[in-house]
Amino acid sequence: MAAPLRLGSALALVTGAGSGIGRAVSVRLAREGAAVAACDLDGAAARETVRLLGGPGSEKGAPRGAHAAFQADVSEAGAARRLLEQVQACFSRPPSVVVSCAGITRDEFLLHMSEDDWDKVIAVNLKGIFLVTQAAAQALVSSGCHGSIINISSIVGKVGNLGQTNYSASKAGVIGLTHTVARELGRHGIRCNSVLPGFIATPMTQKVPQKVLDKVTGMIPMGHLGTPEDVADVVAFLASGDSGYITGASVEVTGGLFM
Ligand SMILES: CCCCCCCCCCCCC[C@@H](O)CC(=O)SCCNC(=O)CCNC(=O)[C@H](O)C(C)(C)COP(=O)(O)OP(=O)(O)OC[C@H]1O[C@@H](n2cnc3c(N)ncnc32)[C@H](O)[C@@H]1OP(=O)(O)O
Ligand SMILES: NC(=O)c1ccc[n+]([C@@H]2O[C@H](COP(=O)([O-])OP(=O)(O)OC[C@H]3O[C@@H](n4cnc5c(N)ncnc54)[C@H](O)[C@@H]3O)[C@@H](O)[C@H]2O)c1
Repeated sequence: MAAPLRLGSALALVTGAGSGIGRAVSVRLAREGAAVAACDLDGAAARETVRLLGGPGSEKGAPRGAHAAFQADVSEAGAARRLLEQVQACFSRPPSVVVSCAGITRDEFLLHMSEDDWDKVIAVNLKGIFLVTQAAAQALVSSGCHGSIINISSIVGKVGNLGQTNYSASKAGVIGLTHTVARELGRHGIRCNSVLPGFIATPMTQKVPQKVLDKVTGMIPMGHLGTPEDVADVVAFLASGDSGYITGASVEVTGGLFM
């Protein structure tokens, strides 16, 4: 059954749009009528996502309502600022939906984790969301526009995980950031929520040792990994007016893992 066009007037900025959950989110929001600004560190992957949406992949000059691809490293302050400038120049308005999916892992046990493994994961997964959220919020507040910000955390931000001191800390930080943004921006009509996926079948989880995947899958009450579309369904709800009185929430999409 076709998804309802709940986002017909929305412009959605999706980071990490070149793969996995970000690509599925881009497809789903477009299917519900949104114009999508698909951003990724990998510009070619972002353009491939836009191609899948059926719109021109140019980074400039996309006509209003079409989709467009943007290349940016969200962990770099100037790049995040320029990203929002480029999106507004391309679409003549700030994005009313902002979905931060960009993320990385550098897994290692605490006793052996390098400072660089820590720094890089915190920079992308936490500072990147701070930078994009701040730039988007500044644009929305200065233009008096309402909005919905959705940050992709992880269930391990709630419960931790072996080998992920850096990653679980970054994802716990995303939850705290989301709570504060929700408190500060509610009066501006801007909502901010977190989504906490469990194990989702994407390139990120393909790097997990099979013995670990087998171990964890056996712990999932629904008995299988989730799909990127399972996450995109929840993101579309949080992006739409159907969640109009929800802000500061953390929505778990885990098949019941660690409920
Ligand atoms: C009792 C079971 C507890 C299960 C809790 C796990 C919950 C995980 C939920 C995650 C869902 C969300 C994830 C999402 O946000 C997306 C991602 O982050 S995907 C990446 C997730 N990463 C991991 O889970 C880490 C996986 N582990 C590794 O990559 C490696 O083990 C590494 C940390 C790099 C260390 O490698 P090394 O070669 O040094 O050691 P081994 O791989 O041989 O591991 C040694 C033993 O530890 C066991 N192990 C390792 N990681 C985990 C883990 N996450 N959960 C449970 N057990 C783990 C591994 O099986 C070995 O056990 P054994 O000696 O019995 O073979
Ligand atoms: N797959 C899972 O099981 C799972 C579970 C919980 C949370 N998450 C989170 O969901 C989000 C998406 O993960 P995924 O599984 O789709 O992974 P993925 O690796 O398939 O996609 C991540 C995307 O982010 C992009 N990216 C990485 N660093 C970037 C940067 N600095 N700037 C811009 N883009 C950057 C990558 O190029 C890639 O396209 C991540 O934040 C991840 O932590 C994933």
